[in-house]
Amino acid sequence: MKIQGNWKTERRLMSKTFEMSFFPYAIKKWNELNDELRAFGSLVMAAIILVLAYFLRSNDGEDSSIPYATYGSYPVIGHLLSFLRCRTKLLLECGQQYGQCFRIKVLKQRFTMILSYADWMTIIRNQSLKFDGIDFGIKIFGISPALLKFDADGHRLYVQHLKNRDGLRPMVVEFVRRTRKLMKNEKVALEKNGTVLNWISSGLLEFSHHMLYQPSTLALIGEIDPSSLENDFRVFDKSFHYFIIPFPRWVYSWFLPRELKARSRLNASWLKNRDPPHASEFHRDRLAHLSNNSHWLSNEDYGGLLTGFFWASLGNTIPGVFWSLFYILRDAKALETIKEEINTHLPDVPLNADDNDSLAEDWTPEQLDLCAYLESAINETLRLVGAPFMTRKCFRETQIVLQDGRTLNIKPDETVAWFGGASHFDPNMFPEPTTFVFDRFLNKKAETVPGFMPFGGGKSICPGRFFAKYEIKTCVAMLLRYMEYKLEVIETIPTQVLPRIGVGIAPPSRDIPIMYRYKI
Ligand code: HEM
Repeated sequence: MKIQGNWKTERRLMSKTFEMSFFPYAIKKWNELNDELRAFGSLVMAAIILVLAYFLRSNDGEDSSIPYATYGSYPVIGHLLSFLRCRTKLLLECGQQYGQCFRIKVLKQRFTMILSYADWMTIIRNQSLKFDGIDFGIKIFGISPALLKFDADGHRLYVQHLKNRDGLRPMVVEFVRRTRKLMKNEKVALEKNGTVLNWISSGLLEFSHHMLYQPSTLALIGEIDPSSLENDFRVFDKSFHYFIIPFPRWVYSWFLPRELKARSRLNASWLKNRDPPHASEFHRDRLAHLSNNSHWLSNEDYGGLLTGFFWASLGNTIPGVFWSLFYILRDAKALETIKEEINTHLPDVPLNADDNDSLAEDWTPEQLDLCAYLESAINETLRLVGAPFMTRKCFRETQIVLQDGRTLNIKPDETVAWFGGASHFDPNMFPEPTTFVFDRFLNKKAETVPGFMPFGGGKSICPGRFFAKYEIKTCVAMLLRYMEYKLEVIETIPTQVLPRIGVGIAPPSRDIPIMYRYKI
């Protein structure tokens, strides 16, 4: 007995030692592999999971008046692969097979999908279904559930500064000033070294990043050093879409260690400079609000909240600038009309070295508002590329009568979701839905156009939507006003980064070469 006991203990110890040394070793080795080997390894693992999964059948769809979509679904992982591969294709194909309401599953997370805009309006008006943003916050930015309490006050500040015209005005003016300053400095430097007439080669997406990243960050957050965060922003942003998938934690540590480190560095950076000079009033109030709550708010939550806002302010707007430029520049009629409008309404303040930047309030929100064709073209672009996947969580048993007469029974904790792409491409709402019609939204209040929801809707609608549109307008107008450019003839529209569709505006899967130089 004694001997056997010792042997058992020894075996337990050996196995424990093996676990303790093997797993950290394996993870370390995994992280040292290059991207190709890691991709191959991931594929092998995915294949093993699928083979295992084949033997485990799921019972989805039983006892439900709303069908479970078997299209694109695999046992155990549900629609994970199809969801990552191309959300638009999956949801629109399911819509054709199962109607405007069906169920899908991504790993353990179940969604009751609503494709009808009218049904979604009923959902977002129902008090039993609420936006559960904190779920995303925990996963994506590493914040804790305690922040639920904080959220309500945060919304008050959104309304005061980002939705209210008087609150918004100084931020827009500052953004225009910062953008102009960036361009002026660049032009002056080129003049100094005698290369101002040379063409600068870039990609249109890279150019959009360049025009927006620094001016937007400085205008909103104040004088931090945006370039010190730029690489981490890019790394985190590139894989952002994986963070909204309900993967278990270890998946992120194994497969996205670089992104996790970038996120940690971003989170930590806000703690070093808690009161940046020249921050927008919105950001100052937000920081004050955070400090007032510092007795219970951890450093991780503080950092996570600020990274969340930082990403939200740039992650969709940079692709928004790209796609707006892309669609406007390749449409001769749109381009001509918008150029004329810009020349009429936006004063031509030259980019000269001797300008006094602090006096410049050259393009005001009121002047930008007069550019109605540009506004319409941007809305039309957002219709084509903005397809948010919005969710509401059910808090008490609810019944919804759908437009097609079916009754949807929703249980507590169930998640109902809507996909913007479904109505943005509905020909009954937007005739010729795949065509860029630059004046489609002319003199229409975008917020009231049925089915148009690139910024989400209801209480959780994007609070930065007005600022974002002023930013996009400014970038397009600055290029047309102050630069010459050469763009290759773009016959085919680049696809969007497919797994990113649904997060807001997915960037293109490849950049488009552009050459530009400053007008003299
Ligand atoms: C074209 C650019 C943008 C697009 C397409 C966009 C889209 C969205 C969407 C779809 C949501 C989620 C809405 C929902 O689930 O109902 C959202 C949330 C949010 N956006 Fe934007 N956004 C953009 C620009 C901005 C900018 C410039 C800012 C900041 C100035 C911003 C700040 C936020 C914040 C803070 C949230 C979270 C709101 C909450 O806590 O409920 N966004 N955005």
